[in-house]
Order: sequence, then structure tokens, then C-alpha cells
Amino acid sequence: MDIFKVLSRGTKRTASQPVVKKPITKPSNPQLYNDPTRGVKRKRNEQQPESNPEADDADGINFFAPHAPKRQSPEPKVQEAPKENVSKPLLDEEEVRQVLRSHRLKFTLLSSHEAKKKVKKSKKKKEEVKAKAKDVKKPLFPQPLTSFSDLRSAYNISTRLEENLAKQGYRIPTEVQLGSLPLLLQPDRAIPSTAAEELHFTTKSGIDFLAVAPTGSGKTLAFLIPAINGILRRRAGDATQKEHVLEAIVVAPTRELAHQIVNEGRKLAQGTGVKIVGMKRGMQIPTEGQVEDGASDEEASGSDQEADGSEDEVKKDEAQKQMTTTKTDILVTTPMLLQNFLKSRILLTVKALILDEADVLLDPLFREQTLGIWSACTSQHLRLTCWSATMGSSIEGLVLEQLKARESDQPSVPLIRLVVGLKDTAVPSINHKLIYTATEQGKLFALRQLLHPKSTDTSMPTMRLPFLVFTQTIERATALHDEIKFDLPAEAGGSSRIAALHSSLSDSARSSIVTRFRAGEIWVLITTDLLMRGIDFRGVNGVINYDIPTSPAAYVHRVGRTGRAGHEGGVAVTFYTTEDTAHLKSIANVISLSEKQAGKSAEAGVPKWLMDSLPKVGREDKKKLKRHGVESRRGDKAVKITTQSAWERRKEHNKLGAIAGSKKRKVQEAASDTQKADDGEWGGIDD
Ligand SMILES: Nc1ncnc2c1ncn2[C@@H]1O[C@H](COP(=O)(O)OP(=O)(O)OP(=O)(O)O)[C@@H](O)[C@H]1O
Repeated sequence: MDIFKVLSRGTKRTASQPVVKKPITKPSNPQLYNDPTRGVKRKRNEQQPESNPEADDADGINFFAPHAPKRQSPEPKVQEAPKENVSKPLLDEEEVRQVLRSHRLKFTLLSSHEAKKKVKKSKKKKEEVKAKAKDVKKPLFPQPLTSFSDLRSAYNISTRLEENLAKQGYRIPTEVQLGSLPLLLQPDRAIPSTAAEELHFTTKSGIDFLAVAPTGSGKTLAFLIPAINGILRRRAGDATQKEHVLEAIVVAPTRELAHQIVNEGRKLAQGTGVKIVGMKRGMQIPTEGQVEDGASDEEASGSDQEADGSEDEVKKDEAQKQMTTTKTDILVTTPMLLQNFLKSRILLTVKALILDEADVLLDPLFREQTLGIWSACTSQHLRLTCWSATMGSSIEGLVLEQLKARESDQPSVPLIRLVVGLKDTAVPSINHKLIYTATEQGKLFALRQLLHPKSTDTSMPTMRLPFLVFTQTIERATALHDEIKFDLPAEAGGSSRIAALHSSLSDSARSSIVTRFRAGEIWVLITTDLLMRGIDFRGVNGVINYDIPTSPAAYVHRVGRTGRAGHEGGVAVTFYTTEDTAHLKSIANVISLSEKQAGKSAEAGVPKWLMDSLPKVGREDKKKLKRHGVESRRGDKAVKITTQSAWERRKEHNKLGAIAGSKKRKVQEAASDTQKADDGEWGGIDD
């Protein structure tokens, strides 16, 4: 079997691949592949939905199978509108509660602006104020999405979008999709008006939304489907709209993640007429109300018109602007790229602002740029959605504060939070392992044992390539790469199989490494926290925290690069030395909570003696660690990963490089000899 194919094999079936009957192998990750109606006690006389034989065959576990797809015309209409009438009956309240409970979905109304207004009116009556204030955080029980077929039958999504989902091989909604899609597609249908009235809010103008769901649980689809469908729906109501109008912005912390979202979005939007573009340096997008630039433009054009031939020049200028301006419906960007472009410009047309990895986007590192983008989106109809696997209460507080600040210009919109499973825990299907080494060199030794497992290494977990190795700094990533790049034998590809990826590389180098890793050409990718969030490398079998993560959230995101989309067998190894023990407790807590969640003994990842002996980490120390990492790994000295001197290392590498080069040359020579021999035999056809 071709090793490259094995390494790059994805979980999804593409349209071109045939449906193959296979034995039922249900992945264990409870975030995926669940029966969305689990827990619902169905009434006897209830009509059973028709099953979709293809979906049944492919998964064998789709108990609530989608309706057989209606026949479509061979080439569906571009920009097809979502249909208007809705007939699918809703689940009753008891059924809704059962489904949400069994999938561990918890919805909370974080703010209801109307309730606050009422509180203000009755300011004098203290008790009443207290009672109303309690109303502000209330559990909610919105309708769940019982199957992807309901997206069309109950929530009006465009047929083309529904088809694209099926084409991508998505059969059953994940838990975060199950919980969020009805609310984001049609909040007034997902939450009955009586429930909203009871809590003094209305969903007429939509909702703002926070979702906290494990890594690899399908949050990208959960925000892309409503974004694309919202554009199609609005477009259907405005026949005059011919051009692409920027209606949704997705902000992600890294270029790699932004690029990935663009790709996912384009697959979903194929044939719908919705355009998705990734922001680039120097790119122009149409803006309105350019407070500073707009004024000078007017002045300039006024004076131009007075001069001879100026009208033509103005037209030329306009045409030039039009040509260089990128028109799109959805823009995916990093905070820095868009904020640098925006400066004082305003985006009036944007109706959806999506913050992927919202906690880091609203962290001090990116806060200014993210808030800058948010305040540039001045539409009254702007709705915010925030997504992450980890979300501290301070981030929720910040979102609430910002929404309140915009309250005077906005209609009354509730902020609803969805938490899937336990808040801030890693994907439970991963096997977590903490490995102690006394020294830094011990870590290198242990890493080599993982690279070249021997049957005698019983203390070491078995890790299958490919894997990701996280270090604390760029310098350490580079140094570790230098150290181990010749560790794999030349016959297996040698140094070409190991790469380092960090932010000081050029854009093209970064994207080439990501492409090669996705294609299975690179087997060990050494990186920094640049790659810890959002990146979906489906074939990754293991994550090695060569240097400990600097926060529990960083642990969750780093190890979440494996065990994605229900895949079992992912291994997360964290090395720690004596210097790390002071910081380890909060990470050990996440590990033991994840193990418990997976139904394993809490001691499986962290032995009790270790947990008991680890010191509590103080608030200030946590902050310091998050900001600067482990002290001893900063600065020049920390870069040294090996005991060998640079000279010795270089000598050894040169030797290994020469051996690898000579082997490669021999192989090439042998190949060219064969070619020559072949040529000789063939003789050629002379023209
Ligand atoms: N309903 C589904 N059925 C099967 N696979 C799915 C489904 N939804 C998403 N996936 C797959 O799950 C993988 C992870 O999805 P995604 O990248 O959206 O996760 P995420 O929740 O955003 O993770 P992270 O928190 O790490 O960013 C992707 O490969 C995606 O194609």
C-alpha cells in the first residue's frame, strides 16, 4: 500500500469515491457520529422519517436517517434561494430537554437587553432589581438539529448548500452543529416565543452567540453554514443585488487557519454564487464612510473637475479602483491584516462577525485589532458569533461589555452561550501521557525513543507517524529541527520528512510546509504555538509537547490537533522536567478531567501520587507563564537543545548529510542507468 496515501488519508468520502459497504466501526468520540435523537423517547404513532439508503449504508449508525434526497436538475441554479414554507414538526419540550441532556449541551441566556431595560425602570425597588438581575443568566432549551436533512425541511437552507454538505461526506451533525445550527439559522423557530417572553427577550432581530465545544468537533461548519445561508436568504429578497457585497467576516488568529477556513467555505459554497476570499496584504475591499479618505477623495474630485480633461481622469481613477478592489461576500482574515487595511474605514454592509478562536482574539495579544474590526462593522443588523474550545469568564464578560456599549445603536438582541460537554476540556478520545525527564537532554533522548520505538521501551507510549512537536519558542523549534532532522533513515526520505514551521518563515515557505504535511510528505512537524489552534490535519496520530504548554487552554488546543472528528488512537505526550513541576498542576487537572470524561480512571494520565505532589499554581505565576513561558527556556542559552557543541553537531550533520547525499546520488545514478538501459532497449522512434 502507498504509504503517502495512508498518511494523508482523510475521514471524509468525496463525491468521486464510491460508497463502499463496510463493517460498522463507530468512532468513540462522543462529539461525533452520535445519534442526534439519543435520549428521545419516541411516541408510538409518530411518523418515522424515510431513510436514506446511502447514508445508512455508509455509516450504519444513522438511526435518524435523512429523507431520501429529492432529485435535482443536473446543474442547480446558481444563487438559488432558500424556500419559504416550513412544515417539519418541532420536538416537544420534553423531547428537546432529553436530546440536549443526552448530548451534554447546555444553553444559557447570558444577557437579555429587554430584561435590563425593565430593571432600570424599577430602580427604586431593590428586591425587584435583585430578582430581575438573577434572570440575566438563565438556562434555555432550544430545538436541536436531529439530522442534516432537517436543515432543508425545517430550517430552509438552500438545496445547493445541503447538496454540498452531502457531497463532502457529512452525514450526521456533530454535537456543536446539532446545538447551534437551528439557533443561528432561525432563532425564532428554535426558541418558542413563549419561552422568550418568559425571560423578557425577543429573537426577532437574531441572536449573538458564544459556543464552547471541544477541539475537532466541527465548529467550522457550524459557523459557515449560517453565514452562507444568510447571504443566500438576503440575496433572494433583493433581486436588484447583482454584485458581491461583503456581508460576513470571519476572523481567525493565524494565516494557516484563515486559509483552511477559506478552503472549507469554498467547498460548501460551490455553485451557490457566494464568494469567499482570504484577506491578503495590500488587498483592497470596498468600504463605506471612509471618514478621512472619503473627504479627501471628494475634495480631489472637485478640483479635478475644474481642470481640462479631468472627468476622464476621475473615471479612469474610479475604474482603476474598481479593478483593484476585491469584491466578496465573505472575507476571512487575521485580525492584523484587516485592521491594518481598515484604519478609520467603516464596513456598513457586514451582518455577521464570526470570531473563530474568540478567546485568543479577545486576549490582550489581538484584542485591539479585533475590537477595531468589530467597531468598524457599524450595521444595526450586525450579529456576533464567537467560537472556541476554551473560553474564560473574563472573555464572556468582555463580550457582554462590548455589546452593552453598542446597545444604544442596536435593536434588542440576546446573547446566548452554548457549552458542549465540560467547559475547557480536551477531546476525550486522546490518550494523554506525562513523561518526566530530569534534564533537557533527557527530553531529546525520550523524543528519539518515540521516533524509533523499540520493543524494550515499555515506559514509552507507542506513537505512529505523523506527529506534531510543540516547542516554546521559534529558536527552540529551529534548534530541535537542526538536532533531529537526520534522525529518519535516508531510505525513508531522511531530512525531507522532518520540518519546522514558525512565524519567522516566509508566507510561501509556511504554506508549502503545511501542504507537504497535509499530503503526508512530512512526518514530523516541529512547531510553536502558531499551529496550536484550529488547524485540522486529519492524519495526525500524535502530539508531543516537547516544552510544556504555557496554559491549560494551550494544552487543550495543542493536543486537540490529534483525535479529531471522532478519530481514535491519538496520543498526546507531554515531557516535563524539574523546572516545569511548578507549572504542571493546572495541565495535570485538564488531563485527569479528560480521562474521566472518556470513562477512564482519572489516574490513567496522571498518577495520584503525582497529582498530590504537584504544587498549586498561583494566579500571578499562571499569568507570567502564559505571557513568557518557562523562564529557563527563554533567551539564548535555552536554544541549546543538545549536549553537543555546535561545532560537533555541525560536523556530525555534515557527515550524515554527506552520507545521505551519496546514497541519494547512488539511487539517482542507478535510476539513470536503468533509464539509459531502457532507452537502449527501446531504441526510439525517429521522426
Ligand atoms: N458532521 C460531521 N461529520 C463528520 N465529520 C465532520 C463533521 N463536521 C465536521 N467534521 C470534520 O471534523 C474535523 C474537525 O472540524 P473543525 O476543524 O471544524 O473542528 P473545530 O471544532 O473547529 O476544531 P478546533 O477547536 O481545533 O478549531 C474536520 O475535518 C471536519 O471536516
